[in-house]
Amino acid sequence: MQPLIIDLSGKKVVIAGGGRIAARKASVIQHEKPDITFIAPEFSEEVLELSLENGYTLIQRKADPADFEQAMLVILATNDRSANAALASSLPPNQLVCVVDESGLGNVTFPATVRRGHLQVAVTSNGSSPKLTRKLKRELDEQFDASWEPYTAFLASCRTLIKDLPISFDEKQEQLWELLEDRYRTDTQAQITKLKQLELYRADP
Ligand SMILES: C[C@@]1(CC(=O)O)c2cc3[nH]c(cc4nc(cc5[nH]c(cc(n2)[C@H]1CCC(=O)O)[C@@](C)(CC(=O)O)[C@@H]5CCC(=O)O)C(CC(=O)O)=C4CCC(=O)O)c(CCC(=O)O)c3CC(=O)O
Ligand SMILES: NC(=O)C1=CN([C@@H]2O[C@H](COP(=O)(O)OP(=O)(O)OC[C@H]3O[C@@H](n4cnc5c(N)ncnc54)[C@H](O)[C@@H]3O)[C@@H](O)[C@H]2O)C=CC1
Repeated sequence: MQPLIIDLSGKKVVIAGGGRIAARKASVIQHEKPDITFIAPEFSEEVLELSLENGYTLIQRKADPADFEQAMLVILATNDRSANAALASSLPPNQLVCVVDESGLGNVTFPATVRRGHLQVAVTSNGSSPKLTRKLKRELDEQFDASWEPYTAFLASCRTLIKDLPISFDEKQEQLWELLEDRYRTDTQAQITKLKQLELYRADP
C-alpha cells in the first residue's frame, strides 16, 4: 500500500452508514471541507450534528450502488458486512473506496494522523493493528509539541523568500538546511531575526 496525500476540498464523498464509524471518518476529513452525503436508514446524534454544522446531505434509506456514481471517495461503513461487501463489488475500479470492516475489499484505508501546522505525520499498520496505530499516534502527539505549528509556517515563509534570492542553487540549499537547526523551532526571536534578514537581503542583495 502506498501513502498519498489527497486534496478532498469540495470533492464529493459518499458514506454508506450513519453510525459511530461513519461519524468518525467524516470528522477526520471535515477539515478538508469535502461535500459529504450520508446514506443510511438511521443516523446517530454525532452524524446529525456534523451534518447540521457543515451542511452535509442525509439520505434516509439503505444505500444503493447508484448512490456512489459521482463520488471521488466512497466510505462503506454500515454494520451489515454483506451490504458493505455487495456495495464494494458493484463499484468501478477507478473510484477510491474504504471498506471499514474488510479493508481488502476496498483500495484505501485511513491512517492515524497528527497535525501541526503544515506538518502531518501519518501512521498505518496496513490494517494489521489499528490499536498499534492509535498507540503510536499518541506517542507522536507528545513528541511533536505546539512549537511545530509556528515553526512549519516559518519554514514555508523562509522557503518562499530563499527561492527568490539572487544566489546560487548550492547557497539556497545551504540556507534551507540551516533552518532545520533546532534553535529556530524553539526560539521565536531567532525566527523573527532570520525572516527580517532574508527580507532585507531580498530588498538589497
Ligand atoms: C483497515 C482500517 C480501515 C479504515 O477504517 O480506514 C481499519 C479497520 C478496522 N478497525 C477496527 C477496529 C478499530 N479501529 C480503531 C481505530 C482506528 N482505526 C483506524 C483505521 C483503520 N481501521 C484502517 C487501518 C488502520 C491501520 O492501518 O492501522 C484509525 C487509525 C483511523 C480512523 O479511523 O480515522 C483509527 C485510530 C485513529 C485515532 O485514534 O486517531 C479502534 C479503536 C477505537 O475505535 O477506539 C478499533 C477498535 C479496537 C480494535 O479492534 O483494535 C476493525 C475491527 C472492527 C470490528 O470489530 O469488526 C477494523 C476492520 C478490520 O479489522 O479489517
Ligand atoms: N474501521 C474502523 O476503524 C472500525 C470499523 N468497525 C466496523 O464498522 C462497522 C460500523 O460500526 P458502527 O458505526 O459502530 O455501527 P453502528 O451500529 O453505530 O452504525 C451502523 C450504521 O449502518 C447503517 N446501515 C445498516 N445497513 C445499511 C445499509 N444497507 N445501507 C446503509 N446504511 C446501513 C445503520 O442505519 C447505521 O446508521 C462495524 O460493523 C464494525 O465492523 C468498528 C470499529 C472500528
